[in-house]
Amino acid sequence: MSTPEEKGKITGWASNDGSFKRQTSSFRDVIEKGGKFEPEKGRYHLYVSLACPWAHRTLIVRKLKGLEEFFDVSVVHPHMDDLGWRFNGTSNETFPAATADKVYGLDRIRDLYFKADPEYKARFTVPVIWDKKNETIVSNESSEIIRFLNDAFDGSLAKEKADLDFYPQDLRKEIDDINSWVYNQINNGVYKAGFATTQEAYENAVKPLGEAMQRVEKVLSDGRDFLVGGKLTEADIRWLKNLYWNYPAFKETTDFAHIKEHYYWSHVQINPTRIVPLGPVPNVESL
Ligand SMILES: N[C@@H](CCC(=O)N[C@@H](CS)C(=O)NCC(=O)O)C(=O)O
Repeated sequence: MSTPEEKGKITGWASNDGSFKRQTSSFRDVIEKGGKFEPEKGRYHLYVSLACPWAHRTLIVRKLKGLEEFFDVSVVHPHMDDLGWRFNGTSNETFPAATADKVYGLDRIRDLYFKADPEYKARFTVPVIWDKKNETIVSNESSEIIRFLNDAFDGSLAKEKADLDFYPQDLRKEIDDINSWVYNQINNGVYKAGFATTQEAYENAVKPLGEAMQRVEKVLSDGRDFLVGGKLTEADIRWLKNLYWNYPAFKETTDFAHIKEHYYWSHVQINPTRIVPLGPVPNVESL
């Protein structure tokens, strides 16, 4: 259960029964031809944390599709406090690979949300894809961002990149099925287990998490590299861990220093001393 001081605070993660509750994302537009947000080179900007697994998906798709030239990225500092994510340079603190806000030089992600909607009342999450033309947020929902990045810019891409389709028509049903249990039990499951504040809430999350890990293990046990269809799809991008070693788009967008620093420093309800462990060296063991 969250303590009275934590209630209503940005760092009070659990609800009264001790279970972690994820908010529904508020900005749900898409970049698409003929739509409100046209796919134009240089018009958009992506805000991420390198510690955030949801934001990580968007970086992977950006790299896989060769979209680096189409929109730039700002990376928040791994320390998150009562006012949420901040950028490098705020309070004179910097961290390798974090950046300033490259569009406006703002101090915090919350400033961006208020720029888009002065009445905004929900959480200030990353990823955010920002429209510099209308000065607003297109989307703050990673699963939808990776869906539209999959084809929005295809008209301007080299054939080799345009042909990459991570959500192909013939595999959609299978991908949707996998996404649904991977989301509930793994992607969000680790938060439900890790941020639980009662034994019961923790066990209710950690058991399905273990079951889902076994399920992934079983699917991959025939030696396949990818979850469905014999090729890389959105299901792998959302699950992602097994591809780390062999795919530059996964490996080069993974930053263990940010991941470790963020989770050990920012979540004082779990680690009140804020001690960030050294190592491991190497970062992760090879397969
Ligand atoms: N549904 C969102 C979730 C994003 C999310 O929860 N991001 C976390 C970091 S991993 C965040 O920014 N949390 C800040 C907060 O909740 O205050 C998505 O998938 O894009």
